[in-house]
Amino acid sequence: MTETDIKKGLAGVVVDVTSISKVNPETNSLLYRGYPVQDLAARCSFEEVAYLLWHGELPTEAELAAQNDAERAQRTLPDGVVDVITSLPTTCHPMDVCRTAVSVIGAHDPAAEDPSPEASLAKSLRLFAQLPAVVAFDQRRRRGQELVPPREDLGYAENFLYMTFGEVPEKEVVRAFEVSMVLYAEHSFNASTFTARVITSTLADLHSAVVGAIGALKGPLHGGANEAVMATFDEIGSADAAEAWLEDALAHKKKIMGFGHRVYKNGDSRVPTMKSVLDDLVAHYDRPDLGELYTTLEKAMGERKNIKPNLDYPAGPAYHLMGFDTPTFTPLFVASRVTGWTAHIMEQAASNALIRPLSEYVGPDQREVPARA
Ligand SMILES: CC(=O)SCCNC(=O)CCNC(=O)[C@H](O)C(C)(C)COP(=O)(O)OP(=O)(O)OC[C@H]1O[C@@H](n2cnc3c(N)ncnc32)[C@H](O)[C@@H]1OP(=O)(O)O
Ligand SMILES: O=C([O-])CC(=O)C(=O)O
Repeated sequence: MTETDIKKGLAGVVVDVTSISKVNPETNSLLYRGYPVQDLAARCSFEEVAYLLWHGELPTEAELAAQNDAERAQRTLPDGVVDVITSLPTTCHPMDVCRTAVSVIGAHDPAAEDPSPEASLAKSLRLFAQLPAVVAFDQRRRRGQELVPPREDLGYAENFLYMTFGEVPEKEVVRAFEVSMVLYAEHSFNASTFTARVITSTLADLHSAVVGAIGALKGPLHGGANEAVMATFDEIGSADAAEAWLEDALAHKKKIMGFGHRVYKNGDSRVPTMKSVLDDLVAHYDRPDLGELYTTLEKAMGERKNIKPNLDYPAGPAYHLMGFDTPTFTPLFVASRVTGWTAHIMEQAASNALIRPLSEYVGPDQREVPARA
């Protein structure tokens, strides 16, 4: 093996099989368990998609009702989790709160150390049920607002928005949010999912794997890009400043957040669906200025670098229009992706091999430790 044989960043390396999702850059498609993601986004609730990712099939009415009952009954955060979140400084990033909250939820979980498939599924559902309360409560406390307890009469998306804003917004907004949750749910061996699988491969517990995945998602080259897109929009200000801003950023060798992808080189399969949701929100909130800035930067980036947007590009401004604070955007990604992560954790556990690659040593040759005085 020489250094030239090494695939830096594991680019192009196939490390295992999965039956959870298929990312196909040639056909620009993404399938969850065989179903095109844009069809799932159009026809299914996020709860149905979660069931599909975990079980491999869409639920029957009775199966969905049973999952919904269990999810709705577990939405309230244990007091110990609320206390820990409350004790964290509001200067820390909301992703730190998410990471810490999952760790504390794990510490409170009676089945934390039970690796059986039944217990893993139950823990996955509990995290799915409780992460919205974590994300919503954290945004509220930073605004000096009280915690809003969950409502069992509302679906996942409605309840998430209700706990965040204290009221259920209009149907279009709920639907836009739900579509974003479906699109963010799963994407094969991305960095955070791979992290979760590495941790699971040591036979560590499910919560440890999710905590690690949250850490990997935080970075701006991965999930952190959705909030970085909004920071970029704020910095640019308006469409007429976009081209000059881009020239300057590229001249300074900056990465433009929300553009490019390790696997898709010809456009992200999820972008058309999320862009259409963003268009609806732009119309709903009467913010054509944001739509123009989006289009102008996308066009300029295409002309200058021929690099296309990824899902984070439309998702960032969409979450902004819905009323979320920018640092809350990546935690929203966590609340969705926990479904894909836990599906992968269960798949890895069911067919495990310790993940431990090799490295080519390029340090000093063997040498003697000098005598110490
Ligand atoms: C949901 C998600 O996680 S999607 C990804 C979200 N991340 C982002 O949006 C961050 C911005 N994008 C990027 O940094 C990259 O496109 C990545 C990390 C996503 C993919 O990176 P890689 O597959 O390693 O591509 P790589 O970095 O090799 O890029 C190839 C070339 O395109 C350039 N390029 C890629 N993306 C960008 C970008 N966003 N801005 C400017 N240039 C870019 C690189 O500089 C490189 O140019 P070079 O050959 O002249 O050095
Ligand atoms: O697949 C990737 O590398 C990143 C991504 O789009 C995702 O995780 O949704």
